[in-house]
Amino acid sequence: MIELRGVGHRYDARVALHPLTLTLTERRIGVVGSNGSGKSTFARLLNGLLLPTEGQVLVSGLDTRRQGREVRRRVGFVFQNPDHQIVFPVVEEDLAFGLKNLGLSPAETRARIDEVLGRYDLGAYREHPSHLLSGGQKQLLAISGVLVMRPEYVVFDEPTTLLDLRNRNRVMEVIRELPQQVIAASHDLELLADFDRVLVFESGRLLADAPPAEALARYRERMA
Ligand SMILES: Nc1ncnc2c1ncn2[C@@H]1O[C@H](COP(=O)(O)OP(=O)(O)OP(=O)(O)O)[C@@H](O)[C@H]1O
Repeated sequence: MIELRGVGHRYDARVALHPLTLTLTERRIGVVGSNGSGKSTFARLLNGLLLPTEGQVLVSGLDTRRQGREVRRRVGFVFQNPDHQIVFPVVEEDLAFGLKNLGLSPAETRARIDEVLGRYDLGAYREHPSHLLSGGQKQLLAISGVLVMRPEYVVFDEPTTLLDLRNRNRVMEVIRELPQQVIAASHDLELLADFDRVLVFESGRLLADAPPAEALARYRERMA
């Protein structure tokens, strides 16, 4: 469970998120809103990438401000652009990088890497240069790099925006199948249509917090 207690965020004088209190328990939670409404700010607060300028974010009871490292271990974060996430020149090295800090045996490291490569059809690309993968494969590699860490929660910031239709459908399916609690900020309303709960932001305030049919209808109405 992720809890926000009076959480607000400002960048210098600009308020990006007005204080809000929320408890996130549903398995798949979508976050939608116009450009600049505060979605990315909200997403980044959930794993301590950003610290709130007001209030407290608690992840399984851990405070992102005081227990940042433990929080980041539990909350995986998938960026919109996989090029910002993939740091090593070879696929396997990229996946092994985060695992090094977990103190796993070489056999366990290998098993985890094999598992994600198999699951996302990247097995033939183990020794492939990461930057030569297609956009869709890069997104799957970025997601794999998060999942090998076995996080309890996965936060996505615009996971489908840069993808063609086939890859977008694939990523939608990947998200649908994840056993973890997922929080996804997106402009892709279809992605969020079968989520359990959708938060609609407008100018840094929560405009709606409801099941997708109701929340997305409210959003469409505001955007009309
Ligand atoms: N690093 C920053 N420094 C200053 N202002 C920022 C910074 N990041 C975001 N902002 C401002 O905070 C507000 C919320 O931005 P945020 O990126 O959270 O919105 P968003 O809903 O994710 O937008 P988009 O859909 O365009 O990605 C905007 O007014 C934005 O200009």
